[in-house]
Amino acid sequence: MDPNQRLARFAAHLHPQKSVLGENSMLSLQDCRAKGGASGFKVAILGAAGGIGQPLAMLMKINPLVSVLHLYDVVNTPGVTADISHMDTSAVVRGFLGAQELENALTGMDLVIIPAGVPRKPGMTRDDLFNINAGIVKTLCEGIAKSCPNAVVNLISNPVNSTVPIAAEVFKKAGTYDPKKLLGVTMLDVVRANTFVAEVLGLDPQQVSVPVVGGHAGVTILPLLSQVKPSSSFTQEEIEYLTKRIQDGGTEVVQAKAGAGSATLSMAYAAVKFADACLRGLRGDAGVVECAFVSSQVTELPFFASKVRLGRGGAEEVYQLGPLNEYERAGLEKAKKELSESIQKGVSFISSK
Ligand SMILES: NC(=O)C1=CN([C@@H]2O[C@H](COP(=O)(O)OP(=O)(O)OC[C@H]3O[C@@H](n4cnc5c(N)ncnc54)[C@H](O)[C@@H]3O)[C@@H](O)[C@H]2O)C=CC1
Ligand SMILES: O=C([O-])CC(=O)C(=O)O
Repeated sequence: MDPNQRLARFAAHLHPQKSVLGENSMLSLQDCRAKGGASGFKVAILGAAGGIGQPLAMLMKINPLVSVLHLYDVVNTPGVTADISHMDTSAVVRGFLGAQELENALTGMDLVIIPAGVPRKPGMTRDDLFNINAGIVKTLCEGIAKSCPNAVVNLISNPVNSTVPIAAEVFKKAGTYDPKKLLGVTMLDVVRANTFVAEVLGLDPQQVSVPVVGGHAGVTILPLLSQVKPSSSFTQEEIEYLTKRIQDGGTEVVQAKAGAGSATLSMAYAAVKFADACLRGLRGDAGVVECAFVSSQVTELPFFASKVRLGRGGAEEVYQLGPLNEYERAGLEKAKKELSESIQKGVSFISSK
């Protein structure tokens, strides 16, 4: 479909009131001169109408590095798109609804952010989401392999420890796998760690930086408190309190929401912080470093979260963990055991098909 046809179709989403006003009473979007995409990056959000997707879309619309923002979901994208497109920031917003529009949503994208899938309810683990979310991630990644195989992918859907291996296997099967361009989003663990550590130290969280490594579930979330910046010391009681609070941060929100889902607002904030870092890397900025769950040789496991340097090619460098204390070494062993099983579960989901 040529861009004008696509804009015309999109105008129908944006202006459902057109028929009420009469066909000739409104300048259609098709006639407007703004086309978007002159400079800046093209970003798609898959699962854009969800609890994370909506605030994430809103925050990406404000990001000056974004010139085109595609919002895809299986429900409600016309409304979300109409709403967000009225914000007076430069990114051009387009909505796509349902599987038949996935290809158009993805074509030409530089960055694809995936918060599609079901969230936890109290009493569930992230792994309990596997049966539903594995299939959703598989389908969406097949679409990416077909329509934008060179895009950087930020995968949010849980269980991240398994969905990232699933995505890698899908891309391998399609012959498009670039390990540097597939990043599991663990930024919320870092955001929480910065917040909770700042509370304990009495500092501004914006001045605190805590590396969080391993994965994104329970004991696989391993904050390295010995490497906190600014350099700080903690009592054993503080270390145990902080480690547990960071590991259980997601569950704290799930319980507080009492059946209405999991973290959405702090996650949208974290996702935008991470996506912005990816875009600055793609632009060629030097020294962009964040934690992410990526293909890795830092441990014997094929995937692991640690600090990565983001560049034009995605995660261009994966950093070693640095010196760990005894408490962190013990935590690492526990994390690796659970991670190994979750990674294998993801790989088997595709290889058994
Ligand atoms: N990585 C992380 O740190 C975090 C991950 N999550 C995960 O993010 C996911 C989404 O969470 P919420 O936004 O709260 O859920 P939600 O249920 O509010 O939204 C999910 C959206 O995905 C859409 N969706 C379902 N199947 C789809 C498909 N095949 N294609 C496109 N869209 C589809 C739904 O229609 C819905 O709009 C969950 O799996 C959750 O566990 C949540 C918080 C933090
Ligand atoms: O806990 C959940 O299910 C959602 C999530 O991943 C988080 O908030 O860290």
